[in-house]
Amino acid sequence: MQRPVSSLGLSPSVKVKLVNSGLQFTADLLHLKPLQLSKDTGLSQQEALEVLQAVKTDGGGDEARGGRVPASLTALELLQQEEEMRSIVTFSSQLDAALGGGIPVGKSTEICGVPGVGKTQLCLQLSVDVQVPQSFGGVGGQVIYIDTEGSFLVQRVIDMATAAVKHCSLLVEDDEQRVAMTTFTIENILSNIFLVRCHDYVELLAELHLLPDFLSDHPKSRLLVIDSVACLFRQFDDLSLRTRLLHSLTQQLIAMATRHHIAVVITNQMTTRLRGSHSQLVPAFGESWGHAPTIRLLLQWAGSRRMVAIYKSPCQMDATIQYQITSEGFRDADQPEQSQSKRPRTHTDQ
Ligand SMILES: Nc1ncnc2c1ncn2[C@@H]1O[C@H](COP(=O)(O)OP(=O)(O)OP(=O)(O)O)[C@@H](O)[C@H]1O
Repeated sequence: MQRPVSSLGLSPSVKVKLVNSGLQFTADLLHLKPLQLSKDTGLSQQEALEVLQAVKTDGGGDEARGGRVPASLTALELLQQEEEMRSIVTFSSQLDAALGGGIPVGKSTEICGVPGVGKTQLCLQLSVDVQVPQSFGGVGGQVIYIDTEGSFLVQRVIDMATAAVKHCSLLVEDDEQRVAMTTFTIENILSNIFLVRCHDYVELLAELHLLPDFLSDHPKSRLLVIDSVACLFRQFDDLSLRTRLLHSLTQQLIAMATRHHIAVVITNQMTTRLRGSHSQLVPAFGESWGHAPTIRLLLQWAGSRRMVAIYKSPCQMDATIQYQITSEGFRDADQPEQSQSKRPRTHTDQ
């Protein structure tokens, strides 16, 4: 069992430094040497020694050696973990195909793009998509939605949920799906989205600090959205502090994605990079931040068409797909609205 470092008998300032460095659990500290811990966290060597001593006394070391926290995985456990880590199938078959099945659970995905291109729309859509019942090929999960810009629109979620419920109801073929539809309702979709409003990065870090406990209490959580990370970190004058905070944030998110089997989806803005006399629009926060997410999507305009470019993915690189935002949500560009289509695409059509 993992114990949060917050439960150790340490001073609050030491705990904050540990958490801000992405070290949230005693298991994260087990294999660290005092010097390394001091370097990674900014703690003095004496404080680092005290931390490691506290972990040992707490039983963390015994857990690792005694087998309560496995130091390694068997191949069978790995297979089981991979089976649990399914993808969130979206209502855009082309995006799913390009991503090898959808937005992966257990990994982080960054959605970049200029204002108004559709980043929030895609996040809202994913918040509905992740709830599609398993009998329809979905994940049937809950959502934690961190809204930093006040752009979460409940009416828009209702529109998307209405379309999703209608879509699934037209596909019902057996009793399992019939039963699933009794709980796949607009009301339940809304009550499965836990919305948090964060106004600055301190609130965000505090929220992320509390999140592991929330995720343990809500084991059906499969999606964490942060829309957007850009506005919280843009105003920093101290770029080195910003880099450190962003580094710590990415470490926490990656750890959370794998430990709690959730898809982490973050939105980011674009910024102008000057190269000689040329300027180029690139995702904000530089290249080291860009290495962190497993998948990086760039939503962009090509004239009046909306395109999503896959910047980074384990499956396919440099793919570009055209999409549209309709009254029903985020869709393939050539997909007719439900009211006009004869047979909706099933969530198992891959
Ligand atoms: N009901 C709807 N029907 C059709 N299109 C819609 C609907 N609601 C929103 N849109 C489209 O979505 C766009 C806004 O997208 P969104 O808010 O996701 O942008 P964003 O990339 O998150 O922008 P920002 O960075 O400013 O937050 C609108 O310009 C509009 O074109």
